Amino acid sequence: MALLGVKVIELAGLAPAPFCGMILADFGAKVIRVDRTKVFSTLDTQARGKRSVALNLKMPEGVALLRRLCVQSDVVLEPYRKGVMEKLGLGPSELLSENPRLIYARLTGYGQSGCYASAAGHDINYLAMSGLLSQLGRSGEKPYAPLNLVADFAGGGLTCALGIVLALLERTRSGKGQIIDASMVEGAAFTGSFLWKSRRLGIWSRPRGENLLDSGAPFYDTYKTLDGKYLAVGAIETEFYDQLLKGLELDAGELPPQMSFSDWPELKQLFTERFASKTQADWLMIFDGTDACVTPVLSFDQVSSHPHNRERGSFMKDSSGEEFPRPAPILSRTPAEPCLASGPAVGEHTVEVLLDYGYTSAEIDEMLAAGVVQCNTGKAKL
Ligand SMILES: CCCCCCCCCCCC[C@H](C)C(=O)SCCNC(=O)CCNC(=O)[C@H](O)C(C)(C)COP(=O)(O)OP(=O)(O)OC[C@H]1O[C@@H](n2cnc3c(N)ncnc32)[C@H](O)[C@@H]1OP(=O)(O)O
Repeated sequence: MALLGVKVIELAGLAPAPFCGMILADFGAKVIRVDRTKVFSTLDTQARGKRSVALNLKMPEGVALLRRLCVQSDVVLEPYRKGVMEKLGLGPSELLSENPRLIYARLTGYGQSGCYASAAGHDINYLAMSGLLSQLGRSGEKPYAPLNLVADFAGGGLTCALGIVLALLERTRSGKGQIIDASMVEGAAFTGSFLWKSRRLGIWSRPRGENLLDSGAPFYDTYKTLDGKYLAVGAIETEFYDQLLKGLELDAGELPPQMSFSDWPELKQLFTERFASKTQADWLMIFDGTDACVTPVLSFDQVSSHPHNRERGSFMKDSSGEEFPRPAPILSRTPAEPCLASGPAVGEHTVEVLLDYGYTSAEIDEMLAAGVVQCNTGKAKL
C-alpha cells in the first residue's frame, strides 16, 4: 500500500480528524488513535485499521509519553481548539525540536490565526464562513447545509490528508517535517474554487436556487417518478439535453431555448409532470444506453447491488456484514486495503503499542497503576 511504513499519531476528535486518519490507515499507514482515559466508549465510526491507546494528557507523565510516541512517528494529527496543544507542552516547537522530521497536522475550523481561531464551531459554521453556504439551497428558501460533507470531510479531513501526503513527499527531498494549518473554512472554500472562478461566466449571477447547478435549471435537478422514487438529471451540454428531450418525448422546436433562464420555471413544471407519469424503472429503461445523463437516486440499501457499482466492487462489507464505500481512488499497483474488522475499543492496544514503542513491561505496569494510561482489554494486559 502507498503509505506503508508511515506512522501516525491521531489525537481523538469528532468527525474530520478521524476521517483523515482513516484515509491514511486505508492506504497503509499505521495509525494510533490517542483516546482519553476513563472513557469506555467512542463515537468514532471511522477507526477501522487503527489502534487505540488511552492516555491521560492532564498528567505530566502522559504528556511525556505522547512526546516519546511523536519522536518515533512521522505524523501527529491534532483536532483541538487553537492553543490546547501548546498549553499541554505539546506544541509544534516542542515536538518538532525533538523530531525535526515530524509532520504536525492541525485540523481546525478556523485555522491557527485570525479572530475566530479560538471559537467553537461545527461544519455548518465553517461552511457559512467559506461563502459556499450562501449559494446552497433552493429558490426562495434559506441556505441549506448538505449534511456535514463539505467542511468537515471534503474541506477538512480530505484536504488535511492531502496536506499530510504532500508534506511526506516533500520530506523525501528536504528530510524535514513541517506544520500543516488545515482550516475547514479555507479547505471548504478551496474545494469551491470552481464557484469562485466561474462567477465571471455569469452562471452564478442569479439568486440562490435559480442558477445552472443549484437546482435552478430544469435539466440539472431531481425528479419524482410515478412510484414515488427519484431520478437525477444532469443533461447540461446541448447534445445530451437533446437526448433528454427525446426520452421525455418533448419536441425541442416547441420549447424555449435550453438556456432561457426566464423560461426555466415553466420548463421545470413540464419536466416534473413528464417524470411523474412513469415509474423509475420505466424511465431507466427509456434512458438506458443513452447520453441523456439520467440516473436513479439510489438509497444506501441499493447502491451496492446496482449493476455498475457491483461490477466495479465500489462497496465492500466489513466482518460484521456492514457495507461501506471502497476507499477511493484506486491505485493500480498499491490500492488501499481497508481493514474489515471493527474499529478499536478505547485503550484496546495501549500495552501492545507501548511495547512497540520501546517501553518495558515494568514501565507500562507502573503507568497503568498510576492512571497515566489505561488498557481496556483483558487479553492485552500484561
Ligand atoms: C447531545 C450530544 C449528542 C452527540 C452525538 C454526536 C454525533 C457525532 C456527530 C458528529 C458531528 C460532527 C460535527 C458536525 C462537526 O462539525 S465536527 C468538527 C468540530 N470542529 C472541529 O473539530 C474544529 C477543531 N476543534 C475545536 O474547535 C474544538 O475541539 C471543539 C470541536 C469546538 C470542541 O471544543 P472543546 O470540547 O472545548 O475541546 P477543545 O477546546 O478542543 O479542548 C480539548 C480538551 O480536551 C483535553 N484532552 C484532549 N485529549 C485528552 C486526553 N487524552 N487526556 C486528557 N485530556 C485531553 C485537552 O487538553 C483540552 O482540555 P482543556 O484545554 O479544555 O482543559
